[in-house]
Order: sequence, then C-alpha cells, then structure tokens
Amino acid sequence: MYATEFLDLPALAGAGGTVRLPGSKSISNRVLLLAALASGTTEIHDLLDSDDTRVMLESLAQLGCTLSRDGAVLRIEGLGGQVKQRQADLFLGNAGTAMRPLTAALALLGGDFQLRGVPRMHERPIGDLVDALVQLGCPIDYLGNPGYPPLRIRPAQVSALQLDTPIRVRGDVSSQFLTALLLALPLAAGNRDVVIEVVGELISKPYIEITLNLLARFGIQVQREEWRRFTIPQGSRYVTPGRIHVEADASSASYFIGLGALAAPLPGANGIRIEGVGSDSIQGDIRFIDAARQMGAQVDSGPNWLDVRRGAWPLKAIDLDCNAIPDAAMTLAVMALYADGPCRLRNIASWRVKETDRIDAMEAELHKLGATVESGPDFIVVHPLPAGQWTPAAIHTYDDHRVAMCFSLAAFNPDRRPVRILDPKCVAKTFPDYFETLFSVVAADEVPVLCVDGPTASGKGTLAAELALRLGYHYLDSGTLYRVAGLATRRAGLEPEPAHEAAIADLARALPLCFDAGRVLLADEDVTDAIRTEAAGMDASRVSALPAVRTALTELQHSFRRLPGLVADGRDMGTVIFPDAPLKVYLTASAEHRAERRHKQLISKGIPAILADLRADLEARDARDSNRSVAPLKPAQDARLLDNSFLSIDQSVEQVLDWWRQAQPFETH
Ligand SMILES: Nc1ncnc2c1ncn2[C@@H]1O[C@H](COP(=O)(O)OP(=O)(O)OP(=O)(O)O)[C@@H](O)[C@H]1O
Ligand SMILES: Nc1ccn([C@H]2C[C@H](O)[C@@H](COP(=O)(O)O)O2)c(=O)n1
Repeated sequence: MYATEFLDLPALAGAGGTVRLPGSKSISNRVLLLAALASGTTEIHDLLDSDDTRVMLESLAQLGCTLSRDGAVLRIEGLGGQVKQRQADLFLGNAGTAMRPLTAALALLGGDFQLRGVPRMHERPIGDLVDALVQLGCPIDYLGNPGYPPLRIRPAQVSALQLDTPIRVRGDVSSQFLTALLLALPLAAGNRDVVIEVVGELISKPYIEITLNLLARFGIQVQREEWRRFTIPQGSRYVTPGRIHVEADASSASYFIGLGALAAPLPGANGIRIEGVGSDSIQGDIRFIDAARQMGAQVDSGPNWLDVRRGAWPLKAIDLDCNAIPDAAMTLAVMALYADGPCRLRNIASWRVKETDRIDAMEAELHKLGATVESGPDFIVVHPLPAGQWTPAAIHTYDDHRVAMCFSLAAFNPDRRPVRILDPKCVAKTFPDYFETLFSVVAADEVPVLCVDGPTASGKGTLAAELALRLGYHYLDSGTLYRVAGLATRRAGLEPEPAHEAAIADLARALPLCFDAGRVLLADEDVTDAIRTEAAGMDASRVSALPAVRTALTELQHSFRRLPGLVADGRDMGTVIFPDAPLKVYLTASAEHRAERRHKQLISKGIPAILADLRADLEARDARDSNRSVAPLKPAQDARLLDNSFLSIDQSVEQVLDWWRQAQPFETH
C-alpha cells in the first residue's frame, strides 16, 4: 500500500495482463457477522483483508468470538446467538457494512454496547434503522447528533419485542438498513414469523440479493414479496455452512473493466483478464459489465473470470439509471471523459451519504481535470474532455477509496498529463494493494526518475532512500551493483583490474543478485555487510572503471525503472543511465565533512576507523571515479547542485522535494 502524502501517476499509455482481485467487502462483512451469529465453526476462504473487515473482526473478537487464521483461511467459532461479552465499546471506522448490521444484531443480543466510528461515520445517517429497532422495543440512544452514530445500545428483552406487527424500515436512503434487519432478526424468529416491510422505494436492490443469498447459505430462507415485504419464518436458526468462499469484489473489478475498455492494448496482451469474479457472481456490481458494454467495451465472461478489451473508441455516451450499481457507477463518471458525448448517471442519491458526498466530490475533482460537469440531488452529467483540454490535477480523495481508485483512469488522457492522487492510502478501506495491482498491468511511455549523483559519503543513499519513501517510488542504489561485482570478482580469485575486464564483465552480467527487505543476497548468501567495507568500496570503484563492466550492468539498472517512478543514486545516473530524468541532483559535501560522517557511521557500527585514513581513501576513490574514461563522476549539465556540508538530512530531503514539486505540473487547490 502507498502510505505517502500523494502518489503521482505518470501519463499511462496502455494496459494488458491478468489481475486477481481481493475479496468482496459486502460479502466479507456479511459472512463474518453470520458466522459469528451461527453455532459451530465457519471456515472462510479468501476473506477481504482491509480496513473495513478489520474493524468488523476486531469487534467480533471484543464480543467474545474466537478467530484463528491459517494462511488465506479464517476460522470463526460462532457465538450461537449469544454474546460472551455483554458490554463493549466498538470502534467501526468508516465501515457502513459493520456499523449498520452490528447495530441491529447487538440491539437484539442484549447487552450494553457503544458503537462509534471516524468523524465521517458520525455524519452518515442511521436514524431509519434505529427507528425500526426502537419501534421493536430495543433501547438505543444517540450519543451525538440524533439520527447518527455514535450510539449506545442498552439491553432488550427478546421476549418483550413487538413482533406482532411488521417492522417498518425506510428503503430509500440506504439499503444497509434493511440488510441489517434481515441479518439480525432471525435472532428473534424462534417462536414466530418476523415480517419486515420497506417504506418508500428500495434502492440498491442487488445488495439485498447478496444478503438474502448469504442468509440462505447460513440456513435462513427469507420469503420475499416484491421488494416490499420480507418474512423470516418462525424457527429460523443460523446454521454454519462449514466452509464458505468469498468471491472477488465486483466493485473493485469496475476499475479494471474500465481500464480494459479505455486503454490501448499492450503488444502481446489481449486486454485485461480479471480473476476471482465473473458471470456467477452474486454481487450486484457485476452488472457494471452491462454499462461498460453499453459504452463500447468488449467483455467476455466465465463463472469466475472476465476478459475486457477496448471495443468502440471513443467510448459511447450513456444515459443510465445507476441505482443498482451505485458504487461501481463512480467508475463510469471517469470513463465518461473518454466518451463521444455527455454521459448522464441517474438515480444516485445514495452517493450523497457514502464515505463522502460523492456527487459533490466527483464534480469537484472532474472539474479539476478540466471537465464540464453538471449535477443535481440524484444525478451527475459528465461531458467528454477532448484532447488539448486536460489539466494536470491533484485529486483530493476525501478519505474515499473509490474516488482514489476511479480517478486513476484519468491517467490515460490523450494530453499525457500526469494525475496526482492525494492520500492514496484511503484505498485500504477495500483494496489496500490497488495501485500495485494497477501498475502490474499498465505501461507508461515515460516512468519518472529522480537522480542523485555525487561523491562517496555525501549522503546520496540516505537522501535517495528517503525521497523514494516519500514519493512511493522504487529505489536503485547503483553503487551496490558495483560493490557486488567487486565482491564476485574477488570470490572468483580475480584482481579488479583491466587485465580481467572481459571475465569481470561476464560475472557482472550474470550476477545472481536479489534484494530482499533491505538485504542484498548473492546466490542466496546475505552479503549486505560484506559489500559495505571500505575495501569493498575500493574494489567497486576499480571494477566500475572498466567499460565492459559498466555496459554489463546497464540493462539491470534500466530494469529498476518501473511504475510509479524511481529514485536512483550513484555516479552516472543523470549523465549516462537516465539522461532524460526530469530532476537530477548532484550532491556534495566537503571532504572533511564526508570523512567525519563516514567515520561516525563506521564507529557506530563498531568498526574501528581512523579519520585521516578515511579521508585519504575517499579522496582517492573520488579521484578514480572522476577521472576514469567512461561515465566519470560529474554533475549532469542540467543537474541541481546541492552542497549539504551544513544541512541536516531533513533539510536536504525537503530541498530536493521542493525541486521535485517545482518540476511537476500540478496545481494543488
Ligand atoms: N546531510 C547530512 N548531514 C549529516 N550526515 C549525513 C547527511 N546525509 C547523510 N549523512 C550521514 O552520512 C553517512 C553517509 O551517508 P550515505 O551512506 O548515505 O552516503 P553515500 O553518498 O550514499 O555513500 P556511498 O557513496 O559511499 O555509498 C551516513 O551515516 C548518513 O547518515
Ligand atoms: N552509478 C555508479 C555507482 C557506483 N559506482 C562505483 C564508484 C563507487 O566508488 C563504487 C561504490 O559506490 P557507492 O556504493 O559508494 O555509491 O561504485 C559507479 O561507478 N557508478
């Protein structure tokens, strides 16, 4: 996951390949609650691991559920309709799929519970559900604003519940209220039928279908009359299915369906294959494929896979009732930028009470890209954005995972503008590895590189590693490659000198090198410390002066240039290896400061060192590195010079980040 302040997506040029998506959030949290309410052990396969499922799991554990993990399998010992802990203070983050169903279940289980979440959760309505539960006889108090969490649930007597008349609940604000009642009320159906009636037009019906489907898997056969009346038969009892599999998230699939529809195919790949969800899906958002087809995508499907390719191009404009696919429909709003006319997405009032007011959010952010957008209480119209009119934008994500994910599709714009996603870690709600997955199937014409070159002990490695962390970029410490080549040379019994140039180059070309969690492995041997000695540095400097060795290591260095970007440090990053890098920094410090730093560094590791010797060694190394015939150490013509003799590490980092920001075209509004 990218836990950076922002993530810059360079202009993307094409897509192709296979993705396997994480489990469905809606299914995961329903299954967790049902497994907890049932008697016996449920084995859940491929459960989503994300913020929203984590808060549900933590709550169930607090209530006394025993949970155990075995790889991708989670086992839950069900509570059999009882909670072990009758008092608990539960934090549910911003997970509506946890807050609503747990409210209903805990109201019926009897106990003293407080349910709270993040500030946005306290702005998301729950009054209609609470009204229905209070009408039943469950005592629930608002601890903040009436109609919204946080809540306090006090013990109710199941025998005293008012079950003679149907329980009435509104269906036109959030279908989660009905889902919550359907999941919980089997607890009260021991001696009588329990009837729920929906008031108003029920929205997001496919989510109710998921609920009914999963209830049936846990032994509860709800009788449905239209979408107005639901009867839980007398004697209903949760029965664990023993083993249950969570299919991949159909809403998450929408980004990759959109990607296949709008991205030019990569050579050798036949569009995008999505694994884990397909035509057999019980999720309503699978119908997103119909919308994508209407826009021109070619979609083939099997029971648990989808193949998506670009069909009509530009995409075709649509005018669509999106009530059944509210979450996935956000993806359509970004696809609309590539359509042949304005796209109208209707019946999406529920967007206003989701993680953020999604209608306002989408309008504001699409606007930043340069698009013309109109909106109303329950619709949005997005006009296509022609070439020449795209603006590089920093997309505010409102702590809303879907805003972050759908706007990644804007990086395919014809003007080749990069897109900045602010607070990219918000995707952790449902798809923590979204951007990593995206980068595995897309290509950019130009992956940005930030180069840091300079003499030894100037602090290049320290600076470059921190920059990579802050930007979410890959990191190449090119000196390591020469150090390992030097070590391999010694191990082969060779002197690092021109007489052995061809043999050393052969060794360098075939180095069995692997980087693993900050360690450097050479043919499975950890050589991290062995290559850091002063002698190893000197050997590295000597092999690096051999032209054939430099050529042998060029391809390996280029292979580090991967999405979303690279920070590379060395001697010739800006001059030879990545001459097109948008920012090159030449980092220096006086020999005196560098020798002192190295001295401190070695002493802190318990390695004895003499300051004067170190200074002499580093000056000798600088002289060799600067005077060799190929790729000598020198600033690139367009490099920014930074002497950090009197700067702290933080000051150097901030200075370079400042230059980096200046080199980017984003305006942060
Ligand atoms: N601006 C700075 N101020 C003080 N100390 C620094 C600064 N930058 C780096 N250092 C310290 O200097 C030492 C050497 O830094 P580092 O290893 O990053 O240098 P380098 O240029 O990558 O060296 P080499 O080329 O030999 O690999 C480290 O102990 C580091 O913490
Ligand atoms: N791009 C590079 C990186 C390193 N070298 C050589 C020269 C250095 O003295 C030696 C070790 O590098 P360090 O780990 O100290 O950065 O490797 C080079 O020629 N080109």
